[in-house]
Amino acid sequence: MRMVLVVACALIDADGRILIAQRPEGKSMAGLWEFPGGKVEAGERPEACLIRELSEELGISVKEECLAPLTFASHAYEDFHLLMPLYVCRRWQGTPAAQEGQTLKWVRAGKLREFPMPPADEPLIPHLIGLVGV
Ligand SMILES: Nc1nc2c([nH]c(=O)n2[C@@H]2O[C@H](COP(=O)(O)OP(=O)(O)OP(=O)(O)O)[C@@H](O)[C@H]2O)c(=O)[nH]1
Repeated sequence: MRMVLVVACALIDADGRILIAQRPEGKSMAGLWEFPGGKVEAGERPEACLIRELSEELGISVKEECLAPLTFASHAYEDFHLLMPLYVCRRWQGTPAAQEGQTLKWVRAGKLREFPMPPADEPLIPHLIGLVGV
């Protein structure tokens, strides 16, 4: 099966809340909430990809040393297998603002289950609760 490498990031604010983004209409899995990030391009380092995606999607600037790996998702979708490292980041420059029509929301880790997420993301939630509490 085709393996797709996607990097994602849980931005954590000073209050311990996590940023999620709702996929806009017209995209696959529209309406679901996800962590900012995207597909790693050919020849691209995962961290560089994440810094690029955070800039494109949220308009923020992140330094590589502010990205810490937390866990990863490995999920068999019907047409591809998703391998998705999840980083956490508590420090960035600028204020996250939707650049691509997404809806953004800061939520407590313990409330993430109230937002429908892609199936690959569900096993990530306990790791975030373990990191920041409910
Ligand atoms: N960024 C992100 N992508 C995720 C998450 N969970 C998850 O299953 N994905 C999947 O990983 C892929 C990320 O693709 P992308 O964001 O770069 O590209 P896209 O939606 O424009 O592409 P697509 O329309 O081909 O899915 C999508 O298939 C998306 O559904 C997540 O938490 N964050």
